[in-house]
Amino acid sequence: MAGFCMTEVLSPRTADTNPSRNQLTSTSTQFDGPDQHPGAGSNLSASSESTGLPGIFNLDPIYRSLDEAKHANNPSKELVALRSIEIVIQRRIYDIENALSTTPSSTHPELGGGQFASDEKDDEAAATALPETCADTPTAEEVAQSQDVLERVFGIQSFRKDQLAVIIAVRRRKDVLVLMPTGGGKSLCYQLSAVSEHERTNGCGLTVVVCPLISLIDDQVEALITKKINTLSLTSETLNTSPIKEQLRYSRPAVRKRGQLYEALREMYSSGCLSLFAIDEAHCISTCGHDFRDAYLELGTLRDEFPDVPIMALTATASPETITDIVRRLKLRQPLQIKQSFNRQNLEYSVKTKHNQDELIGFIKEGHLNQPGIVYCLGKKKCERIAKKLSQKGIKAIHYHGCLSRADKKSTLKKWKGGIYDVVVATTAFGMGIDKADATSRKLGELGVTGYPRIYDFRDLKFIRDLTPSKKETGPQHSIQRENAALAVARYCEEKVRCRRLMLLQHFGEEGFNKRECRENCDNCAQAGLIGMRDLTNEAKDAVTLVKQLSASLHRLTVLQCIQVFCGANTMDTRKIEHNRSSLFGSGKSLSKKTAELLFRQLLYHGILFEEAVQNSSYKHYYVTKGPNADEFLTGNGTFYIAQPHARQVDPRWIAPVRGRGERERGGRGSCVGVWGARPLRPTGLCGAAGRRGKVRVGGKRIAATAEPAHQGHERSGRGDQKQP
Ligand SMILES: Nc1ncnc2c1ncn2[C@@H]1O[C@H](COP(=O)(O)OP(=O)(O)OP(=O)(O)O)[C@@H](O)[C@H]1O
Repeated sequence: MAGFCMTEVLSPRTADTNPSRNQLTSTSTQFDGPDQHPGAGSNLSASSESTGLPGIFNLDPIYRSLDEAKHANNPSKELVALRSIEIVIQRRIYDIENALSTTPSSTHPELGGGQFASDEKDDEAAATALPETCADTPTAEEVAQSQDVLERVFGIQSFRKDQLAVIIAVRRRKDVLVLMPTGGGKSLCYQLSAVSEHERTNGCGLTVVVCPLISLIDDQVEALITKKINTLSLTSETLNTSPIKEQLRYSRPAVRKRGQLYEALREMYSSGCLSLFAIDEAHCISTCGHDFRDAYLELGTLRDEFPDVPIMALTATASPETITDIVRRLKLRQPLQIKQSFNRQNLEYSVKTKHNQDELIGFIKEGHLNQPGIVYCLGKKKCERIAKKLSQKGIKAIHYHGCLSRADKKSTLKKWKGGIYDVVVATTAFGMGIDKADATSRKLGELGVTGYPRIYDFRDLKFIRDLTPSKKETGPQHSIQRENAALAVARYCEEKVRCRRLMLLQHFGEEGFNKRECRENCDNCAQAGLIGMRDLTNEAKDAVTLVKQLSASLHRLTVLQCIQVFCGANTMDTRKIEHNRSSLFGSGKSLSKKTAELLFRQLLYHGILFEEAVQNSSYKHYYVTKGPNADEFLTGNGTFYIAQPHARQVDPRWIAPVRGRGERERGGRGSCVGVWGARPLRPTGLCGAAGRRGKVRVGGKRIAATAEPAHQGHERSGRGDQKQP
């Protein structure tokens, strides 16, 4: 396999003319001599034979070219030479690593991905979906031409990481899957490819870009027109415009007159003028419950209709499963995968529990007044309500959601970008591809909002669960997926111990992150000394037994009703159905209501309890039953801890002792549940009882610590990253 990946540019120091340093082992060279220096159209391609037996790769001619460029004071030529050296070295490193590897791997170390899992139903598609993780080494001519377009058309001096690799792959008509963070420069990859291909085909090549949002399309079209790039937003009205002269046409995935569009594209295809399909926000094809999913699913036909046209799929948020889905559904053929880290050093991750709306107002007024930000809400009405409330409190806020007219969306975006409004209160319809450098807040995948913290209320789980399912995902498999995804969000929000950065990276399949690198840039790492682990094993067992008993007696109870029985509440409900006669009635009364609720939620997250959805005529009700881990938990000798901020928050050296069973709790302040100071607190630092035993065990086996994300409801790992208070 050929190898090529762009990383950082080598420093000029590397360009030593000492021949002994210039010889890299390689299988062969096609660099033919001193006259063929980069920039003169020479072929720098290294051989793609992978014999594992190194030959000599002579870099002398490239270094000579570099020297010439330096003497001639020609920075462009110098850059081309440096890039060529970089590419050759990267390529060679990859070849050597591959040769040394005992098990053949198609995964480039930088790309971090693996073989795509095949789907039983679609083995054939999966087979064609095996990734090619490194493109062929580009020729100097390819590098120089791309560099020329970058400077001449886009006014940018140098490529960012991986951009050139993507562009070269498209030039060679390969499919590409680009995972780059928001603002990483994805759009430039297809925009520059579009211009290059248009020029190379003497003005006939067209790139079709699929974007989910009109506002995003308008934004990009406007920006491209100022760069004098001929661009059109493809609507039903513009479909008939012929002949097509643009370099780029933007389209939404759902085109009303799809037949007509395909007719126009087919004509171009037969005359060889269709250069590229770029599918932006490609994760929409996979994400459960996504508004655009159905429309994106239709894009699978592009490959059938236009088999020779390369497809570039781009996204900033995709877990390994989503990547598999994208490749399979778009029918990508051995795509070059570019996968950059999801770790955003410059972002802070935090989740705050929502108590009332005023907290949001306080948050903005205290630290973020007159700063641009986005507040995400789950519903359209809620956006309107909160924007109004913020405005009444003197914050320049405006709402944005899918029901606004195109003109309103455009004007809202413009006003926010122009600083007329500071805060946009929006559904997830807003934010994809928004290019605003100073924005305080950005949505991060499915799991959070940064800049502004994610503000969480457990009741939100109901909304997340109930998000309208896509027509194509109503089967039982999807409801399990949906439930798992909803619980993952809830678990993430309620987690008090694990590093949020680590959790997000793991969600996106990125292993090997050391949480020390978070540098306290998430609320959990920052508050590390303030959290105690509390042994609630006995209470947890009582709660699970209670649920088992109640569900066996054919009474369908919600979690809240169970908590009432557990806490011994004397309510109409408990009296009416005589739950107050249960032997476990009130077995959790030593706990405060908040702690009892937290306990039940954690039992749900760990698959020890389960909520079954029952659809009535208009509502979905959730009834609690025992979960898949319940029996093992009840019969085993494992312990169950929950993480709570301990009472002496002011002094992180103190750790609250774990309370014994039956000891009455004496209330709490804010999110600090329970005062644990009944016994003298000891300045034990990390040696508290919780510190010694701070793991959750089921059946004597260590499973995830409290609030640690479960794996399909069956967590069983003693991960090293677990916080030890
Ligand atoms: N090589 C580069 N050098 C300097 N600036 C660049 C480069 N590539 C892109 N940019 C700029 O970075 C900003 C973000 O780029 P772009 O919109 O392409 O990112 P993106 O990955 O598509 O973001 P999003 O995920 O939000 O759609 C833009 O202002 C763009 O002009």
